[in-house]
Amino acid sequence: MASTIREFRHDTAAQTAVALAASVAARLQQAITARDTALLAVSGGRSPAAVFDALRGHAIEWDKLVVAQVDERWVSPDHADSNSRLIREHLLTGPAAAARFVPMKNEAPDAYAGQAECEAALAALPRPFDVILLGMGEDGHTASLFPGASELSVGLSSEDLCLAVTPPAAPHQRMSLTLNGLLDSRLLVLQIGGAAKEAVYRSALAPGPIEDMPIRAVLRQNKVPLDVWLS
Ligand SMILES: O=C1O[C@H](COP(=O)(O)O)[C@@H](O)[C@H](O)[C@H]1O
Repeated sequence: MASTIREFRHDTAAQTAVALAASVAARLQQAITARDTALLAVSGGRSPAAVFDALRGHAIEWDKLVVAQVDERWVSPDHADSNSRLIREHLLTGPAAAARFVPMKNEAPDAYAGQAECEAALAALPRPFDVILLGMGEDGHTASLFPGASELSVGLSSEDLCLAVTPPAAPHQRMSLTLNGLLDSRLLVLQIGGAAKEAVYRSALAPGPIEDMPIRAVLRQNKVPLDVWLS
């Protein structure tokens, strides 16, 4: 069990997005007040768009915020499946555009060729992350740590911050923070929307192999507090 798992529940995804964004915004501004900078890493996929829309409306000293990625699909930044596109379109607009964005994707032809450059970019960040915003797939993956991926055991054990991954059943090569990278944070935030994902989350809390549901690695660690936002 994680050192602290706190659960927050709202009736709708929209309510969760507003409350979660307010919580993250307060945390980031506190970090800026304390250390003159803050470091946020965000996920992609469908779930975080509404959180990003709410977060960008908060009064944060955006020019002191660094935004990094939890994972990325190795596609061009204007591709519909690009996580950085989602971040640029939903978070980094208006005053929030003053934040410094450090994308995972680089010019390398594939994720494996791009891993060393991505690792160097992550290593140069003012870590630890203040907040990492995680999602979870219905297969129990988080970041791009997929069950059945040949890279999973390395992703769970490597001392590197990132690794290239080929998902067994999802499109595009990925770059993902490793478990080590995910746990280099002051706070982990996990967004769980809908009954199906909540059932997966409850099942992940039960005993069973981490390899079957990589989210378990986050749920079972005892290094970083974890806030779970359910709707
Ligand atoms: O592929 C991904 O999936 C997960 C979950 O995405 P969602 O669309 O079900 O919200 C996401 O957390 C991850 O960043 C993304 O690359």
